[in-house]
Amino acid sequence: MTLLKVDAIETFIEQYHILQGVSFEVTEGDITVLFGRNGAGKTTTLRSIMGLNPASKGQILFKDERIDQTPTHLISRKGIGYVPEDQGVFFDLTVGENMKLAIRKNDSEAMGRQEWVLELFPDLKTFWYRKSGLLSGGQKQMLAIARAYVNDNELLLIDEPSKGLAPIMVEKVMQAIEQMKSKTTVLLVEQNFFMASMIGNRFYIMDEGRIVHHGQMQELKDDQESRQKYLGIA
Ligand SMILES: Nc1ncnc2c1ncn2[C@@H]1O[C@H](COP(=O)(O)OP(=O)(O)OP(=O)(O)O)[C@@H](O)[C@H]1O
Repeated sequence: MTLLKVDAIETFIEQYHILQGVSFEVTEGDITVLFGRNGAGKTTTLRSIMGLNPASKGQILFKDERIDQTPTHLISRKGIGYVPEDQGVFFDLTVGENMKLAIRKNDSEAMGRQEWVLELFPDLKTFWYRKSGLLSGGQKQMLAIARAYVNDNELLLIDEPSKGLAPIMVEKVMQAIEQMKSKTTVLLVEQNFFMASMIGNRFYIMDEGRIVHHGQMQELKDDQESRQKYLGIA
């Protein structure tokens, strides 16, 4: 089932025409990966879905319902969690306080989800009372993902979780996202092709505000020419 359908969206930031007709679909239960060089428009696409940089043309449908005219807080309440590139973590608060603030509905289900995600990221349990600003980059990333996960979100938009992390941390974060697949659908923006291709089902490649290539992840793994052409990697 198609959970999210982005249909020919165009987004301007000030006078700049950033997204120039972006279309793609996210299937329920999948990890869909959005690749592309720096400045291709990946972050803007996630921000348009969340209504932070609203699209001025085209449509965005979540579970067959239009959300492109909906304010951000209502989009998030419909069940879309967003983990921005800058992580959205409050550095002056402890890990525990950050988690508490993130929870929309403090019920047993949320507690169950919190328990599950703390098993997945035991570092967060260890540093529960520590100020988040003191965590390592990878731990901050884990906290950001955990904050989005504790709510009953059907879709998580995760922006470049590997950015600035040591390889071992990248692997940990990717493995955690893969484990989340059994519980939620993920739209992942990632530059680390090797890692993302291990966990992704489908891919879309963006360039200059457009989707220029898409398919099953296995096809891209087998297609060195496309990887070279669109991503500049062998
Ligand atoms: N506030 C802004 N004002 C003007 N231009 C912007 C603004 N934010 C983004 N852009 C431009 O929009 C384009 C797309 O940026 P975006 O952040 O969506 O790319 P990206 O694919 O996520 O890149 P990266 O991988 O570097 O994060 C870039 O050319 C960028 O310079």
